[in-house]
Amino acid sequence: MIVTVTPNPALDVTYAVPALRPHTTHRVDAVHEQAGGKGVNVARVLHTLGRPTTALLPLGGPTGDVVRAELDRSGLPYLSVPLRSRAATRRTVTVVDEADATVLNEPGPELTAEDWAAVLAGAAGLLPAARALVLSGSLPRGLHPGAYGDLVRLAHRHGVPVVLDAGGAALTEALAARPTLVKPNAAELRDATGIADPLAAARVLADGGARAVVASLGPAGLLAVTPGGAWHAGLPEGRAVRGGNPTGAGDAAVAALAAALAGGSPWPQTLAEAVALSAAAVRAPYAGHFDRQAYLYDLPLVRLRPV
Ligand SMILES: O=P(O)(O)OC[C@@]1(O)O[C@H](CO)[C@@H](O)[C@@H]1O
Repeated sequence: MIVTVTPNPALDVTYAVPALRPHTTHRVDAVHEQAGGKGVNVARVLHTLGRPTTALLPLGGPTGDVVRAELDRSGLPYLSVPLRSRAATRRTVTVVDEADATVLNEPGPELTAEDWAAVLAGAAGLLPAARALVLSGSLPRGLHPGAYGDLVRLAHRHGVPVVLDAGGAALTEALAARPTLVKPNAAELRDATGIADPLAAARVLADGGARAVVASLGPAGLLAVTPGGAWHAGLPEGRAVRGGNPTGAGDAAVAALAAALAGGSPWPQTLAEAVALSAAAVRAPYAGHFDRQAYLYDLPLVRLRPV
């Protein structure tokens, strides 16, 4: 089983409009609501792939109830930790138009030390049956920036590899605990290191404590610095997806990386899976979903180049 932890989950709302124009009124063509937050999206992709998974997430208030109800309907295995304050789980809004997606993320409720202890206890209960642990998304207010480090150390005690997908202090503070793999995007990589060149920045994160760094570079693919070598992996120009809904593409890549860590796949195959799944997610209308046919079509097309 792969356990995902989403400390700051959300009710993900996706609006479709023909063209987003700031400072004007829009009539929304279609509204979609589902349980979200990065770790929930990762678990949803794994579940669709038929990989055993459990999403661990704190939930509170009326929005938390809506998230819980959607998870029940979708059949995604989860363990929710009720927030003692009953503060409401946040909403995250993605506006998709013909060109791209625009994301508005609420900060979410504050977690108390007791809430976080309950999340750690939930993780400790799941880890004995876990083959990988995924830690994804922003940390909620009230938590110390080293909170992910607590979970990394807990996973190490159970001999479980950890994938961390976060930015800012949540990423840099967790490095000391030596996560197995970190997956920053290009902006997070630059922010964490102050270095513009992604390869040089990834090497700095690896030197800083991450055993492997896989940076997602949008349509340009993935850049990996691992103990087994460093590669760029991407689709040929004709198959690289532009437009669509890129929200959740990184989560699909994390799902592939976690599945590979859990199964012990070699790096080249792992990176090909991550590129193809990530591109297939851009072709799906909502985060946490992917176009299965595109995934299977693209998988053998992924090009790997040592860097
Ligand atoms: O605020 P965070 O936790 O960094 O990101 C939250 C979020 O924008 O990321 C997902 C896409 O990756 C969305 O489903 C989700 O709501």
